Amino acid sequence: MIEIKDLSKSFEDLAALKNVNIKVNKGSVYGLVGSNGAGKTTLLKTMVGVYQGDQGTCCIEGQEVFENVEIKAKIIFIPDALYFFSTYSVRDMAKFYSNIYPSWNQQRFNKLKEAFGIDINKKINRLSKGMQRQVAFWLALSTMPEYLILDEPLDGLDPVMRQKVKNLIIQDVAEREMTVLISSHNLRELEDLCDTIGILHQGTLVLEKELDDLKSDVHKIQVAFKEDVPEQILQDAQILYEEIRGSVKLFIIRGNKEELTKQFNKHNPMILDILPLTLEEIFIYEMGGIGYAIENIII
Ligand SMILES: Nc1ncnc2c1ncn2[C@@H]1O[C@H](COP(=O)(O)OP(=O)(O)OP(=O)(O)O)[C@@H](O)[C@H]1O
Repeated sequence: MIEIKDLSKSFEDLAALKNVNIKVNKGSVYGLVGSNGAGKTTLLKTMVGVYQGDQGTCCIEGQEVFENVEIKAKIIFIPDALYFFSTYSVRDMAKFYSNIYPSWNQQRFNKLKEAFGIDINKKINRLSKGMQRQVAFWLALSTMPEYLILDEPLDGLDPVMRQKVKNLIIQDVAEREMTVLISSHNLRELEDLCDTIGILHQGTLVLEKELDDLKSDVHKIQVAFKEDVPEQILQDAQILYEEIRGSVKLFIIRGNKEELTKQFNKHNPMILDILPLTLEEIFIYEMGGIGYAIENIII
């Protein structure tokens, strides 16, 4: 389990993280979103022990990560800007990884060769950006990490490869309870992978929820009545957003679906559609509800 408690980190007079608390359970996939400069990379780098926090704790399996060789051997971090030794081929890099990660699995590496289809004798720095990212995943997954920490992981991969990599991650989570934390601007991508989502805003974690709770909690309702919408519904419901579209009213409402359906049906609507929201829509309305500017958070 990853457990971050009251973590703060500043760069000179800039507070990049302010009292952040996050818990990622074993075998779960946590998605971290936030606008540019929100502190995501700083959080990830502190989590994997590249940075030391100024205050608070950052523990994996109950032990501080910073300068902890034993814990670091269980973690793989794929940063947004990849780094490989300039003269190394894929084969050389695999040898390097096998020397530093006790859990390196050569059989897995050989098997994944089919998935990635890259010549292992090629110098990594001569490969395209997307191919280099494939190599990063290939090496990472061959170490059989217990904790996989990813910063903008799928950027630069083509759609087929994106899906392949997602499937490989899901497979490792399902088969051996790998714990994953992903920072991304792409909520559509996170929706397929994550069970919990956290939003970081100006160094503070402003929202954290399980995806299932988020999805079962908020609904898009299109409704039309002969006359105006009955006042009683408006008083009782927790409305995050409303809009008039001709004779149809659109509401984004928080609440239990069956309960809401019952409430609306009591007043004999001419039209009543209760539609699911995408994760992107949920966050727009949730964040709107608590007063944060959302425009930069989601692409
Ligand atoms: N090494 C550093 N030295 C000084 N300031 C830094 C350093 N790293 C990050 N910062 C500052 O800390 C803040 C958080 O940066 P960080 O890279 O963590 O944000 P982010 O959420 O990952 O942003 P993005 O989505 O743009 O990648 C920013 O204001 C950034 O300028």
